[in-house]
Amino acid sequence: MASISTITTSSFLSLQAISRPKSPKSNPIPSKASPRNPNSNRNRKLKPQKAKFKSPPQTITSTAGEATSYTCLPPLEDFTVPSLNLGSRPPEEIKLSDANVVKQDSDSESQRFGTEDGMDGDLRVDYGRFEVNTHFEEEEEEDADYEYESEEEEEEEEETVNGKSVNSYNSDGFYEGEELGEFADGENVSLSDFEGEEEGVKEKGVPAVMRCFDRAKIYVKAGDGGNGVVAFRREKFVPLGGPSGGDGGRGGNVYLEVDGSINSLLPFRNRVHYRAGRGSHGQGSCMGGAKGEEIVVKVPPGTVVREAGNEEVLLELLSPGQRALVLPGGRGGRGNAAFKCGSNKVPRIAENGEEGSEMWLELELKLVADVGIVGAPNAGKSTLLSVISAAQPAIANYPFTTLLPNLGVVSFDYDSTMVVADLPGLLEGAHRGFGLGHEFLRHTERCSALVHVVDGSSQQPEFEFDAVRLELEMFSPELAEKPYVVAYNKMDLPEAYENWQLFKEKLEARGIETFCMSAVKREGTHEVICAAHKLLQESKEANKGSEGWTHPINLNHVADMVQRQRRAPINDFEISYDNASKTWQVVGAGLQRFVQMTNWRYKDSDTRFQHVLEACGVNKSLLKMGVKEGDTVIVGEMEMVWHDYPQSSGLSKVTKWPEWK
Ligand SMILES: Nc1nc2c(ncn2[C@@H]2O[C@H](COP(=O)(O)OP(=O)(O)OP(=O)(O)O)[C@@H](O)[C@H]2O)c(=O)[nH]1
Ligand SMILES: [Mg+2]
Repeated sequence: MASISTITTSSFLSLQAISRPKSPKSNPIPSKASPRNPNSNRNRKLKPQKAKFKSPPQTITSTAGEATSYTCLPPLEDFTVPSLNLGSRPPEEIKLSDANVVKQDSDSESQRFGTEDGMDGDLRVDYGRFEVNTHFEEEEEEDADYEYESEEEEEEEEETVNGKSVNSYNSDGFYEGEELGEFADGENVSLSDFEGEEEGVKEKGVPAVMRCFDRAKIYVKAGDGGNGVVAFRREKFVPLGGPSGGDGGRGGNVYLEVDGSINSLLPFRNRVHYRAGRGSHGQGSCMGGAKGEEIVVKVPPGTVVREAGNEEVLLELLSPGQRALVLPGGRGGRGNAAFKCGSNKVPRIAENGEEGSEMWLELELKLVADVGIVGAPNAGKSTLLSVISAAQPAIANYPFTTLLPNLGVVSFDYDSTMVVADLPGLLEGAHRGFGLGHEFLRHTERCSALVHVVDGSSQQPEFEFDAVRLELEMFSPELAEKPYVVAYNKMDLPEAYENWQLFKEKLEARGIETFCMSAVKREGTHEVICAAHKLLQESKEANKGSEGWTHPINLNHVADMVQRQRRAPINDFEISYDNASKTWQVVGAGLQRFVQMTNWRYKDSDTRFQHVLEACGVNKSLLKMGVKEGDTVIVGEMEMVWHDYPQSSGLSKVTKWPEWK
């Protein structure tokens, strides 16, 4: 027997045919055998959720003062908002109109508020579907003050909310399989429910069904390559036809594509796993396998993509039509025809198809809006959006009518448009989980300006204003620094009208410019939106110099990165030794891929494997580090035993193998 030092070329690893799970360390690219994601739980089932999402009930009060609840659109004549207590002014009734045009009579024009500079309140934009009719009913003045705030009405509203079953998902978007009792108990939607809670304690938070729409976690897997095959040409009059095993087909790629018609990540609750198809196996007569089916995951514009558990942003998908290759499909294994060479004319070897990479991706939706409307619940944010754009958000007199942000496009006469987002209301303590608004503040991060709507009819408008500003600051100081316009709303109500001067003076003393408006009457909204537009223009001007393509132009860079990791050089490996188990562990992405693609069923695979280990220096390194007869060596998934063989064993006979790729 030759000593270890003299047997370099003849020492080899004898295969034990024991397949081991891949060590997580040795697998920089997630692969099939990598440890299961701790968050996945096969026992959990995604249940169909159809018909469980109902839009919040529209509670509309008739002019007679009686509350009526509708779960669908009421008859046209019933579609009125409550009469408003106008003090000395007559109440107005707002009716649904077929026409998409604003009609304002001269009376309402004369009652315009807060137009010190004499600007015309009519924006001449598409104002949605409300038509203002003024009529005088002096005797109704007393009743006019928000009938829907009466106890009866509140009960009515609660009833319509109660009994609503909501699918529950954990923070990873998995279905919990139970119906939440939160709505039924009235614990999550009502402002008053948070009042009694202790400071600093996040009691129950927001139902997951509302919380997760703009965040999703999905699993994507590229298709595995098809296997190559060993075949030989058998044909009459063609003696020694030679190898004819075809290559396997490439696995399907995984793409992310921006679809302009999607506006939330809700679809990812129904489906979490996206797997591209695997390539077909090769066939005889040198026939290659078909490519695997590609998968295109559609995401809404403004989706930010990260790898799960990693803060680094992989992709920002903004405009519809953008398509990013995220995971390339695995390479098809080569058939034996590819291994034919002068020194091996009858190769009995074929490769397995390369496993497709897999990844857990975290998607986050950040709306692409120019201006964000923020404010306390029930301040009139949605009403403002409905007035300035053609959007038709739900409007009702209870907090958190808006559960998800709404977008509207405001188009000005001079062919200029801006996208405005109406966000759910913000409460004091929102950063501790109260209410909904905080969940959605990230959408304002992309806005260039904010419109802060203050409910003028609230008891302390200034306090409300400060509380919301504080929440903005708590969320992000950068957000709080964005230019904003303060819109003091509900000027048609006497209490708001009375408080306006004081509010204005206080804010102006702090150097904050304020506007007043009555969104419901479309008065003063023009000034507000013009001011916001001006801020937007200014911010665009300011950013002109620094403007650039902030997100990567090459949207396939994620796939390139995955490919780079996967195609790591085979001679790039590390060897570690565990004294207790006398085991050598050879770790390297390239080696691992090689082991995975080696098809051990074929005779020549073993020879080639030994050859590659020799060629890439694994054997040499092991010997250098003192491997001994009988030691266990683990390479990738394979567990082998080291044997010292005499030089004459014949293993060194060199067969030429095609280049590893
Ligand atoms: N009187 C009066 N009522 C208004 C005005 N603007 C809005 N409202 C009413 O205030 C209530 C709340 O309006 P929304 O637009 O739903 O308020 P919001 O800020 O979007 O509320 P959330 O989405 O729940 O945060 C509705 O009943 C509106 O009709 C206004 O200018 N005057
Ligand atoms: Mg709203």
